[in-house]
Amino acid sequence: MNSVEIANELKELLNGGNINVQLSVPQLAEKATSRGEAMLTVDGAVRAETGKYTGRSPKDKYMVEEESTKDKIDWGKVNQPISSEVFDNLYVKVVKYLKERDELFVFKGFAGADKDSQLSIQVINEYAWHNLFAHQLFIRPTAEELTSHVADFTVISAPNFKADPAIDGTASETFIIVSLEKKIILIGGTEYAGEIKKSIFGIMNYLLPQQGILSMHCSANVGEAGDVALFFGLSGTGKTTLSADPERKLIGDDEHGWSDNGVFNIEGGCYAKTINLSAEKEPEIYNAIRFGSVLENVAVDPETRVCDYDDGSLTENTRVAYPIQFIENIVDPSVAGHPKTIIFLTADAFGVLPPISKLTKEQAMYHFLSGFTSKLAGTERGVTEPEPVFSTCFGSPFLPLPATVYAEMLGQKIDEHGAQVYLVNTGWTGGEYGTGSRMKLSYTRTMVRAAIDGQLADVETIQDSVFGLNIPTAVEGVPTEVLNPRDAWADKAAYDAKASELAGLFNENFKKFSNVSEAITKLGGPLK
Ligand SMILES: Nc1ncnc2c1ncn2[C@@H]1O[C@H](COP(=O)(O)OP(=O)(O)O)[C@@H](O)[C@H]1O
Ligand SMILES: C=C(OP(=O)(O)O)C(=O)O
Ligand SMILES: [Mn+2]
Repeated sequence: MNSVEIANELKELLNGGNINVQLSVPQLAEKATSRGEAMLTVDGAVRAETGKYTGRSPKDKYMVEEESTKDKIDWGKVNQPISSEVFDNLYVKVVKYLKERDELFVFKGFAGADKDSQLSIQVINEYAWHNLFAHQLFIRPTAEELTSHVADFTVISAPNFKADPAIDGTASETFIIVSLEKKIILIGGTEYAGEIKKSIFGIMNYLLPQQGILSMHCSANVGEAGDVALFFGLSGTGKTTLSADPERKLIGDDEHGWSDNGVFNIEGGCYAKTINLSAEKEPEIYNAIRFGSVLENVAVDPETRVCDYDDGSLTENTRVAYPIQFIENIVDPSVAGHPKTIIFLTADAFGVLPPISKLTKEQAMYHFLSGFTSKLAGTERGVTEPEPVFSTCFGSPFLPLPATVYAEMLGQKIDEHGAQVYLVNTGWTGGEYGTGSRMKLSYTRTMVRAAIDGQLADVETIQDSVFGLNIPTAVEGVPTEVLNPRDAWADKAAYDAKASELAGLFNENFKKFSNVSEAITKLGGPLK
């Protein structure tokens, strides 16, 4: 099928009698509950379960191999190629399937808060609750913007349509297929709402760098003085949690662009984890759970409709989605200046990386390319306990272009704006996962605030002997034995063995970056 035929099919679908366009939040909440997709909780949130798929399914994600884009894509395990024929065939089937539904839901809006690079999008959903999710997570148009809205990219989500791998050419019943040329993202077989938002992120990660704008998997906030901080990190490392800070205005919790104007949020909402959520530890997020919020796989009492955030029986990856305006202290619209502080978050389940260290320029580039963390249970299918992972730019599942494209842009921007980079381990301390414990959130918050406030600018540091990281010898409010990970372990020999094991993994992983400068390779990584 050519683009015109694809567009005509889409037009026909959107002109169908079963289409609900731009329903309001109460209308969508009503639809979601009356259609039996979800229930209302005592706090007024819409709460849904997603069945078998409670996290992203990276193995079922594909990019269509197309003439106009194929030379730019970094093909491999993340960007798995699939043919136009497979896409066209599934597209026709999904559209037919959707035409046959009683009702469909369409959200029109935007990705990217900076008007200069904003993308017009629409999301077509089989489920009302998914449409509510899209409404809250993307940027909502004003009434005026809506009248002239023409979508550039379209997400089509048909969770109950299942592919037949033998006939349809997919690996399983589930598929997330991106056609950059036809500007369509086709999602089937999964109800996990996160696929919807991350698929648009993938598009922005393709489009923005080609306009000279760095796209980033990070959260961002800004202080009274206009000092912007970025928090890069893979899932579960603390982007959402640490960026919600009553003393700083939130710019966004997950996806940003950095242009010559400064940083901007790509989204219009947040998608926070709710496992073990408490009002004491994370009041901003806790208070964002209210009418209009969407809860995913959170345990709830069927009668009282009280939620139990400590219950991970459906998944560890329980979530709440809400518009950013549900957070008390925000910048609206979500745009700000250039970052002064950049924090790389890692959740090290080996328990050997320091809770905070100051990175040199070479170390910053090395760690950005390495993108080390431990994948925590839940966000991706099949991960049940922490496993070490190297994910370039702290976001490789979402990056269509080669990692070096993003890394070089970040390097230039750090130089240009003189940003200081820190590595913060929000993972384990005093031992590895199983024997040690997770770093106390209150300590991490104190260390992060110290970094952002400039308290660590001239602080005395000592260099750790394995990774060469410069660790502050004192941070006010944090016990000194916590700062140096070796001190936090009772068994020093065990620490040394674990640290050198992790250093080995870093070295092994970095071999693939044969084309980065010698300075980064030599000065950025472990000392041996
Ligand atoms: N020291 C810590 N720093 C940050 N988060 C922590 C810490 N200890 C526990 N957590 C928990 O880890 C999770 C971090 O998740 P989140 O902020 O949603 O990550 P991301 O947005 O990067 O995916 C939250 O559930 C938070 O409560
Ligand atoms: C929603 C996700 O991102 P994060 O965990 O970074 O919030 C995800 O990876 O599915
Ligand atoms: Mn998050």
